[in-house]
Parts: sequence; structure tokens; C-alpha cells
Amino acid sequence: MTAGLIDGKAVAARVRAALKDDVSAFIARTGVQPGLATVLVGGDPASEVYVANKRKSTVASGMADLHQHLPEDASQAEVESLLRRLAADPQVSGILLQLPVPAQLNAAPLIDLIPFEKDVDGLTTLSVGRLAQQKPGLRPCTPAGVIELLDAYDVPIEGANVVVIGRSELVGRPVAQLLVNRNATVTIAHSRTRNLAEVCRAADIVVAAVGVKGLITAEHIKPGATVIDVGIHRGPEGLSGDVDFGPAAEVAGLITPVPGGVGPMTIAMLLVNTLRAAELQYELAGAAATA
Ligand SMILES: Nc1nc2c(c(=O)[nH]1)N[C@@H](CN(C=O)c1ccc(C(=O)N[C@@H](CCC(=O)O)C(=O)O)cc1)CN2
Repeated sequence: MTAGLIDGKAVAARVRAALKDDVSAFIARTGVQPGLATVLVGGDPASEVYVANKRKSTVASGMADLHQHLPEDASQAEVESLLRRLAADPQVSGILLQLPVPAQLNAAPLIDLIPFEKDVDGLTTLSVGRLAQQKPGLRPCTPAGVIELLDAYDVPIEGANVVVIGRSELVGRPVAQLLVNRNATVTIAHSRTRNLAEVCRAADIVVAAVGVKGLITAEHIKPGATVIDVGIHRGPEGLSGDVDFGPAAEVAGLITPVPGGVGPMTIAMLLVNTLRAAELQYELAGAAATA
């Protein structure tokens, strides 16, 4: 392997340590303990693990765990009613609906019930619009984590040619938007892109978020490029990503592993967003009281 490893676990641990201090300072200043309501519908095994980790990390950082669990067969109206209640509850600083939701539910209108100041996943229509317009707001966790990793390893973003492979609302589109907002030149590649390897080889930074195990190989990587792998696939040999790690690491300059790369940043940035949400609500309440 010639590439340097981007250690997401170490960066996430640093972000979380700094956040813990910031949470203590916020509580001391305001008397308010930030609280995160994770909403899990059903029992998808991977989601159960992710939500359990989110809850544990929330408590470890000094914030309140306000988790809600609904049964697998919950109706759209039941989830709506829970989200409306959480939206109105002043104890709840942040709300997230764990994805994917069971097939009988339509996630988009449910997510849009989350007020923008509690939208710690940054996935509501309002948050997406605010990101596009470069207005302040809460940014989606995995994309924000990708930017944090690039910054932690001093990878220049401004003026860089970046290829994002994947156009999902959770990762591909928002990470492309965040990179554009940092003055990168961004290409979004997807399943209909012609000559994917050639397109990727023009990139200084490749962000693989396509959901196809091992799709990105050494032939997609320009020598010395930075490779960020957002994919997570469970197989008999354990976890792997969208990037065929061994061969790609022979060509890349820097590369994230799976596990231990982008994944840990998702939860770290969720915690950061939860404190930001609490700060935002405190400011909004103060502004309303003096109006
Ligand atoms: N509402 C949301 N749903 C989902 C999101 C999200 O950001 N918001 N992202 C993913 C899942 N996810 C968080 O929810 C998530 C994925 C991976 C990790 C992580 O730490 N991965 C580790 C490996 C952990 C393991 O053993 O499985 C790693 O890559 O090192 C954290 C969170 C979909 N749903």
C-alpha cells in the first residue's frame, strides 16, 4: 500500500472530545441540557446497531437520550403523530428518523415534519434548500463528516477536481453541494455515467457513495488522489466499501478504510448538530422573548 490512511475513528474521537467540553459549557451557560430524539421504526438489524451507537454517544457527550421506538407495522399517521409531538417538545433539541423506514411508510413527508431548527440530519426540504443557498443551517451528517475528514488531513478542497459517485439525498447530492460551497469543481457520476473510470481518473478527490461493493478499483484512481469511501457492505469477510481497497490503495495518495473511515464521522457530526440545534433554539427563544 502506498496511500496514507485517513483514520476516521481518530478524527471522530477528537471531534467528540471537543464536543463534550462544548456541551458542558452550553449547559453551564444556559441551564439547558441538549436532547436527541432518535426515532426508529421496526427492527432493521443494521439500524438497531446504528441507533444504539447514536444513543450511547449522545449520553457519553453529556446530552439527553430521548429515543423513541415504534413497531415495524406503525402507520404513517402514527409516525406523523410522534414527530409532531417531538417537534413541539421543548426538551427535544434534535430529531432524526432512522432510515430506511419500513415499506408501508413514505419517509419524505415524515422528515418534513421536523422543524428546521431540530433537523439534526439536515434532510428536510428546508435544510436542503438552505444548503443550496449557502444559508446557515444543519448539514447532513455523513457529508459533513467527509468535509471534516478532508480538512483534518489538509486535503485542499478549493479548486480541486472532485468526482462524487452516487446521487442519493442522504450523501451524494449534499456532499457535492458542500464541496461546491467550498469552491471545488464537482462532477456527480451515477449509474448512467459513460466511461466512469476515465471520469474518475480526472479527480483529485474521489468520493464513492454509490452503494455497489468494490465498484471503484485502481483504474478509477489518479495516482496520488484522495479516495473517500462512503459505502458499507456486510459480507462473509466482514465489512467493506464501494472501493476495492487493496488495489486502490496502491495508487491513491490518501484513502479511507471501511470500517474506520467515514462511518464513525456520521455519529460524531450528529452530536455536533445536536448541540448546534440546541444553541439555535436557545437563540430563537431569546429573540422571541425580546421581540
Ligand atoms: N436518519 C439517518 N439514517 C441513516 C443515516 C443517517 O445519516 N441518518 N446513515 C446511514 C447509517 N448510519 C447512521 O444512521 C451509520 C452508518 C455507519 C456508521 C459507522 O459507524 N460505521 C462503522 C462500522 C459500524 C459497523 O460495524 O456496522 C464504520 O464504517 O467504521 C454509523 C452510522 C443510513 N441511515
